[in-house]
Amino acid sequence: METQAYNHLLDVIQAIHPFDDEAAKLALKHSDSLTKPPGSLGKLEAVAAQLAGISGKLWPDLSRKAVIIMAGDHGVCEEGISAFPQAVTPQMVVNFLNGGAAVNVLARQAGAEVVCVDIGVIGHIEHERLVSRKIVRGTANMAKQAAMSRGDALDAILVGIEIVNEQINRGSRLFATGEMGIGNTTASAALTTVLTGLPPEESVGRGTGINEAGWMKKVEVVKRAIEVNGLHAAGADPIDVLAKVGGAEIAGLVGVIIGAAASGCPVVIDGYISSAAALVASRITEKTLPYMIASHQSQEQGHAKLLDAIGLTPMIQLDMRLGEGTGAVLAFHFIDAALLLMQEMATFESAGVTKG
Ligand SMILES: Cc1cc2ncn([C@H]3O[C@H](COP(=O)(O)O)[C@@H](O)[C@H]3O)c2cc1C
Ligand SMILES: O=C(O)c1cccnc1
Repeated sequence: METQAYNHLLDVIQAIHPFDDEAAKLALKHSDSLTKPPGSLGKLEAVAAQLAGISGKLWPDLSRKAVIIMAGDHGVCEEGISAFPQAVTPQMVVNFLNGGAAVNVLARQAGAEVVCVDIGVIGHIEHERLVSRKIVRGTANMAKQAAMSRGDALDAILVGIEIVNEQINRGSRLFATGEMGIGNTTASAALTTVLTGLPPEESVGRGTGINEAGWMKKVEVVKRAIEVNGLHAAGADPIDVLAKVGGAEIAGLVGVIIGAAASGCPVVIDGYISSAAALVASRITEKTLPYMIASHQSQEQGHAKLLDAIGLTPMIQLDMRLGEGTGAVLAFHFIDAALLLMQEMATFESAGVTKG
């Protein structure tokens, strides 16, 4: 079964097209012909070129968008590493489904679909809009044992691929990663430390708002999880690391990223947890990297260095530290703006403006 799942993943990876450098160059050339000093639209020009390189078109139609929120619980919560109780995970899932969370407000404003997936919540959630693809009933406590089996991690990745494909079949072409899972900044810090070598003192942040003593305990828990799971060796297998110190929702997002790339769709990465998923995806295959757009730099300690290690530059900085996909959905506006500028601006020639 595990081999079958892995082979399926390899097939999906095989389908990822390389970035179209020619199309990106053409987009930059077009951008330089528009009535502005070259490069003056900064990251908007860079993202427009990236979107051209992804799609092979000067300005792809990305009007249909979706944020995919993966939800899962974390056994490591029993170590007391979050400011909030684990029960908040299913409660927030219901809030997403009823349209009351921050990400719902922002998605409505951005004209994006919200897809909420139970991929690893402990309890049963009954709701007509919930996408139920439970792989685990919460992870095990990574400070004592592996959070998941390798098979579960692979299955969760495949769920992410399936979900993104379903949304592509319904017409979405631009994706945002979102997540909900009390305790998941601890898992994200552990993934960051193991896969980038950043010390826990730098990868562990305050998450939902723990105090200094809570932070020190969280650092110790991450160190213990790495020790218990024997994850010191450099060049570790990213799927193995994901299984041992990750989470089902993080694995699901790894699948969303790989699946979007395989279908030629850009995927906007949210905050610290989503970036940990992006790190794992990029370590599974570098081919995913050109499809990723980093939305914002979270306040979570370690996020800037994590993005840097992946090789991503965030578009915006709003001092947010929420997750859910909120920063990524906000970045949709800037992506829309970049595409509109490419399409609607006059050229020096058409407007009769003298070039420098
Ligand atoms: C009400 C509420 C809504 C949230 N929405 C996202 N998160 C965020 O906080 C959690 C990670 O922080 P930690 O690792 O400290 O538990 C994740 O669920 C993340 O999405 C929330 C947290 C809370 C409390
Ligand atoms: O950056 C994030 O995504 C984040 C930070 C703190 C808490 N929850 C999410």
